Amino acid sequence: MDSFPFLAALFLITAATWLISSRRRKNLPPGPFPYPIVGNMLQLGSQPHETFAKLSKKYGPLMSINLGSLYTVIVSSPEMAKEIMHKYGQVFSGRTIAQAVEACGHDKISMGFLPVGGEWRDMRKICKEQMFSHQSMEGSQDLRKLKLQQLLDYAHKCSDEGRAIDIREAAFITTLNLMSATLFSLQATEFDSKATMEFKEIIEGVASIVGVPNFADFFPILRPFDPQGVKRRADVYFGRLLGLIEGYLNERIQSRKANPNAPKKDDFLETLVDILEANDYKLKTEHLTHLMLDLFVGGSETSTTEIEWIMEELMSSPDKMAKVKAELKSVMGEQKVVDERQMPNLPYLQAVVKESMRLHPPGPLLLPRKAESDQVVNGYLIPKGSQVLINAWAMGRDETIWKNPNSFEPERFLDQKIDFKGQDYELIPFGSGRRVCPGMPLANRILHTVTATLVHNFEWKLERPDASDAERQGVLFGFAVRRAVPLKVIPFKK
Ligand code: HEM
Repeated sequence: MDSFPFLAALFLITAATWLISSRRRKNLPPGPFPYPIVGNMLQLGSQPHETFAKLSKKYGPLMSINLGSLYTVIVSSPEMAKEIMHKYGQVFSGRTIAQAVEACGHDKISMGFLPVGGEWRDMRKICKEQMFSHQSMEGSQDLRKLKLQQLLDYAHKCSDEGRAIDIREAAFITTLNLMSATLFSLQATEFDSKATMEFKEIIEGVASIVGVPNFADFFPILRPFDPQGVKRRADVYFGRLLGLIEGYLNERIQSRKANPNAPKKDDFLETLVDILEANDYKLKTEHLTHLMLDLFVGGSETSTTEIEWIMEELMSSPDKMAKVKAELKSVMGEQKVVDERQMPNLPYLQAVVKESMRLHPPGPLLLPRKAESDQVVNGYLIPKGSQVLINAWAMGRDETIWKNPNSFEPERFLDQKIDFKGQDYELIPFGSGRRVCPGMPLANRILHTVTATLVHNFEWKLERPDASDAERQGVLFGFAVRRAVPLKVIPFKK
C-alpha cells in the first residue's frame, strides 16, 4: 500500500516520457508537456486562445497539444494558416465533430460539418449562387431596411424614457430580424415579438450548449454516457429550431400550391421551394432545413458579438466615434437609415469594422478543421484525424505583423488594402479557402448597417461610466468570445 504513490508517480512519468518521445520520433509539431490521460487540458485556462498565443511564442506557429485524447495542432502565423487552408486546403477541409452537433443527426446532413463531397458542394453552391449572390442580397435589402427602422424606433423609445440599451440584446434581436427577413421575408415583427423571442431563446440555447466544454469531446469513450447531458439538451433545442423552420417551409409550399400565380418573394425560402420542385440537386427537404439551422446559428451569435465589440471600442475612443459620425453625416445627411448601397462611400466605417474584427474575431480559433490524411507541413507531420485550430486572435494581436497591436486604430486600414475576405491570412475572422464563411456577404451588411444606424442617430453615454477597464474588456469564452459584462449605453437624440 505504501508503495502506491511511488508506483503512480512512476507510471505518470513513464507515460508522459513515452508521449513526448513518440512526438519526437514521429516528428510531430512541438508543444508543451502532455500529462497522461488529461494531456494539456489543465493548462488551457479560461481563455484558451490567449493561452495558445503565449505558448506559440515558445513552441512556434505550428504547435501540438493533447486535449484528453484529441490530438490538436494550433496554427498561429499567416504563413502556416496559408499552408493549411490554401496549399493543403483539401487535406484540412474536414471538421472535428463535437458531440452536441450530433443532435438530431445534424452532423450527418449539415453543410457546416459534412466532409467536403457531393452534398456539401451542392449546398455551398446554393448559398453562393442563390442565397448570398450579389443579386439576391440586393433584392432583399429593402426588407432589411425595415428591420433597421425597428431598431431605430426601439432606440428612440429608450431615449425618450432615458433608459439604457443592452447593446448585445438589441443587436441579437436586430440580427435575427435581419436574417429572418433575408431567409424567410417574415413580415415586420414588433421589436420584442413572440416569434423573435422564441427564436432568440432557442438560438441562445444552441450556442450555449455548443460553446460549453464537454468532456465527451476529449474522451470519446464517454460519448455513449453523455455525462454532462450535452447531447440530450442539444437534441431538444435543435429539434425545436428544426420544427420552426419546417413550419415556415411547409407554409410556403402550401401557399404556392394555393396561389400558383402569386408573385414570388425575394427570399431564400422561395429559392429552396424552387430547388425542391425542380429536383436539380440530389438534396432532400432535411438537407435544406438543417442548412437553415446552420445559417441561423452560424450567423446570429457571431454577428451579435461583433456589433457589441464595435460599439465597445467606439465608446472607449470618443475621437474615433466622432470620425465615424462625421463620415456618416456627410454621406447620409438627414437620412435616418443607411442604404446598403452607400457602404462603398463609408471607408472609415469599414476601417472601424475591420479593426474590431482584428482585435475581437468572434470565433478566435475559427471552426475546428480536421486532417483527412497524414500531411507534412513545414517539416512536421500532422497525422490523419488531428484537430486543427487556427488562432485568428493570435495573428490579430501579433506585434510582428501589426504596429501597436492592442490599440484600436482603424486608421491603419485606410492606407492599405488588407481585407477580411480570406485572401490576407493575417486577418481571417471568416476563415479562408474551401470552407470560408458562406454568410460573409450578409454579415458584412449587418455589421455595417447596424453600426451606422446606432452611431448616426444618437449620442451615447455609458450607463456605468465608472466601470473599470478590466470589467469592460473582460471576456467570456464560448461559441463566440464576447464581453463578460453586457455593454449598456443610453441614447440621446442629437
Ligand atoms: C461576424 C459574423 C461572422 C463570422 C465572424 C463568421 C465566421 C465564420 C468562420 C470562421 C467559419 C469557418 C471558416 C473556415 O473553416 O475556414 C464560418 C463558417 C460558417 N459560417 Fe460564418 N461567420 C459569420 C457570420 C455568418 C452568417 C451571417 C452566416 C449565415 C447567414 C454564417 C454561416 C456560416 C456557415 C453555414 C459556416 C460553415 C461553412 C462550411 O463549413 O462549409 N456565418 N463562419
